[in-house]
Amino acid sequence: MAELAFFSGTMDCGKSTLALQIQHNRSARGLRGLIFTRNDRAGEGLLSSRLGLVTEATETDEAFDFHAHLAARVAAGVRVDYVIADEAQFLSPEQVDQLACVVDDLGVDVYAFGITTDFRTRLFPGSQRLIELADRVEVLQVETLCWCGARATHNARTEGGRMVVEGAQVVVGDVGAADAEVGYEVLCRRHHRRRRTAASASATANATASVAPQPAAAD
Ligand SMILES: Nc1ncnc2c1ncn2[C@@H]1O[C@H](COP(=O)(O)OP(=O)(O)O)[C@@H](O)[C@H]1O
Ligand SMILES: Cc1cn([C@H]2C[C@H](O)[C@@H](COP(=O)(O)O)O2)c(=O)[nH]c1=O
Repeated sequence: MAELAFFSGTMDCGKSTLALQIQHNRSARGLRGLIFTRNDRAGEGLLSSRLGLVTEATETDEAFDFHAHLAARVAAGVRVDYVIADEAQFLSPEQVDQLACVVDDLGVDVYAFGITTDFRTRLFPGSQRLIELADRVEVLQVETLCWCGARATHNARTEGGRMVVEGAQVVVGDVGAADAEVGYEVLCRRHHRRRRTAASASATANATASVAPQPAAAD
């Protein structure tokens, strides 16, 4: 039976890599898939992984109808065994419902990949709908780590290096770009709540070290 699976995790946990691996393994066995994405950092119409792999994909927008698109393909005699939808957090709830119809009405497997929560720790509407509808929700096994060493569970946004908790929900960007106008950093919940990024923790540690009493000189 076809299924709707949602693979989720923080930014940088390997979701796009897994999407590319699923695509590779299935196509290697002669299965036919369609790949969709939205707002990939590498550019329009691309699905990219930080490991360096990239593939072409159909760029979707708010008006895109997954069910109509797939139904037209199938009616035209195109074989479609599976669908990959990356950056699925950017889909609307209606588009996630369309993906569920693709599974149930057309018998096509749908594998969706995305982050669950935004920089304010709020669910993206598309991710919320995927959690509500998916046959299975898989949290990726590769742990991303907070600067403190704990498992990272949340995504922080930085502007000019400082963590922010207000702004537009969607701003394309990357981790490891702390000095960028807009960057992201994965944190554990404790440090997300305290707004402690790696840079702010390091600044505090340096300031503390500079005022600490110096050890007495040895005789
Ligand atoms: N230079 C590297 N060497 C080994 N693994 C890397 C390297 N760069 C990135 N990765 C791996 O790639 C993961 C990010 O994969 P990616 O598919 O781009 O993530 P996501 O789509 O979840 O944001 C990292 O968590 C890390 O495991
Ligand atoms: C937390 C958060 C992220 N985004 C954007 C930033 C990236 O372009 C993508 C996530 O991509 P990844 O492959 O999972 O690293 O989402 C956003 O727009 N808003 C947010 O709050």
